[in-house]
Amino acid sequence: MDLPIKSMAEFAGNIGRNTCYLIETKSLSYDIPTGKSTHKTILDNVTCEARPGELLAIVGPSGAGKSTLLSVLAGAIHPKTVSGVILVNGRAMETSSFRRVSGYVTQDDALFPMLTVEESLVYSARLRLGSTLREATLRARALLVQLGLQPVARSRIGGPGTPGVSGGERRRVSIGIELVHNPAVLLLDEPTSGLDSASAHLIVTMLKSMAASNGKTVILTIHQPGFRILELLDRVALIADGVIRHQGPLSLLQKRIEEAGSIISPHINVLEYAMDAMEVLTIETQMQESCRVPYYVLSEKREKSNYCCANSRIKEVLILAERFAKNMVRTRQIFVARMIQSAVAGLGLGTIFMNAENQQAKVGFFAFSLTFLLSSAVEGLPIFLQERRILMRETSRGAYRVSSYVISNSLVFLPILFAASILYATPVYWLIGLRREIDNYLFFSLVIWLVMLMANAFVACFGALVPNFIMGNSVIAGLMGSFFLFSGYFISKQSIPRYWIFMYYLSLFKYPFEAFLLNEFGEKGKQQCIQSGKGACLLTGEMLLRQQGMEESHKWSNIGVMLGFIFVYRILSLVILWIKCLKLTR
Ligand SMILES: Nc1ncnc2c1ncn2[C@@H]1O[C@H](COP(=O)(O)OP(=O)(O)OP(=O)(O)O)[C@@H](O)[C@H]1O
Repeated sequence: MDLPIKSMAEFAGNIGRNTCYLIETKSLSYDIPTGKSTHKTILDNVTCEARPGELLAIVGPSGAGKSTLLSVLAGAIHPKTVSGVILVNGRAMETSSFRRVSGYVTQDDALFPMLTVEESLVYSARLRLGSTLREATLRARALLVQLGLQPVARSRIGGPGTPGVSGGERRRVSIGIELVHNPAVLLLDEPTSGLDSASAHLIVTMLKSMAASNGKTVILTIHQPGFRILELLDRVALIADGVIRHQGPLSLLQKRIEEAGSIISPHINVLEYAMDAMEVLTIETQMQESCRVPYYVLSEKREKSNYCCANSRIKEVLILAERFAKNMVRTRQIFVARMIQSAVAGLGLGTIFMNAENQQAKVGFFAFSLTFLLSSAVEGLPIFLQERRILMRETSRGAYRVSSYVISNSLVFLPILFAASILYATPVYWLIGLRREIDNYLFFSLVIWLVMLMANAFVACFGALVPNFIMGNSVIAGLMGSFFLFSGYFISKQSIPRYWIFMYYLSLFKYPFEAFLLNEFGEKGKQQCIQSGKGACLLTGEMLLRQQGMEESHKWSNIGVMLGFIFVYRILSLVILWIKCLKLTR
């Protein structure tokens, strides 16, 4: 998409000013399978509407279907699985176009804990609007004012185990992120959950004023609104067991209850009463009033000029890389621990294997090094999963972001893992007394770096695939374990059964192990005596390489294979994320 930045910014601004959206659902039903021939009905014949300039609250008891209805409206549930229609300004909703003009704030806040409130909004503006840093900062500052977040602009978001802003402030940041492109429709799942009544009131007041002054269509789900919040709602859709029991203004609800002969005591609010006495409300699907707002229908051209590709590829990669690097560097537990771990392991192993008399110990050291380096990569899994969660949220508008993300992620790890590899390789190499030639030391360091990159790409690939941390951890640990087993170190290639030999070639352990041995015992090292006895050399470097079946191998070909693995795993992670993203955007 080659729209100039200015047009994109104008576009984002125009949505709110010129466009109104009436959203209607007609006989919407949604079932989920519970067995081979059984299913559960979550939404049953839901007919309702949300109007521009108004605040519609979907209210109902827990498990009523509020969040499901909202995610259907947001296009987060595959339309093919839902029956009935959703109309946007009288036309069948086209999910991907609708996503571009709407913001969907889910119940859980998907934010980077290490970024500040202002940074979170600035990055969102840079990525979504393709604006310059200055423009994005201005947009973020305007949002900070609108959301009442100025006092905490420079505070970190925080999260489990990390100090940060309060729950209400975090909710407002999530709303701000979805407001950055000034969407005409805003869908919010429980924006007030877990908040005290003052914070909840503040958020709903803000939403009300956005709807009233900018003509936005605001739909939110809410559990049990208090009296003060009720006053702010223009319309409510009362839902129970997936069925709409009432929709329209609250005054109408009160009238219906009273007409049914019930008396609402003054200390109970009308919604609470209605939720307790749902049976007095006969199910109705007719609209109470006809719509009078003149609706502006999006032209096709305008719909297509979206912010999927607001930035050029290079700019997007750079913004994402900057955000990722900031996040990594500030995630001290992972970043600093990784550096310290590398340096301490390098020094520790160096002193343990120092000047080992039996040269065979060097072979053991190579194997242990690889075990340590490959298995420690799993530490990066939480950060990959966190990134993936936010990426999926951000990418619900197109797969363009996925490839930029994979590139930026790979770029950020290059220098970080380079530093870690030097911290590990330097002390260990010289303390142990491996080959004294500088080119051998450089080759050893290169292998360490590639091992780290390879393990990292492997974790990124499975981090993209698995549903959660527990699964990721066990899959990665299991596969790494099998790589050690099939490396050729514990069981020689000749002893591996034919039907398992593919694992030997897939093992991430095999190639660096071979590279280490060839670097140490190949070329000039062939005559090194590895094991001696009775005054004679029992095992030379050359003999060892022959034993391992490596006499024909070249150390640089292993480097090539390792680069190939890094590339393949990165491409696989790209494809997996792409498929996941396409599932969301279809
Ligand atoms: N993927 C799913 N698998 C099984 N049941 C589901 C699934 N999604 C939703 N449900 C069920 O559908 C019903 C409605 O869920 P939903 O989350 O929409 O309710 P809710 O009104 O938002 O509840 P709450 O206020 O507690 O968040 C619940 O009974 C829930 O258990």
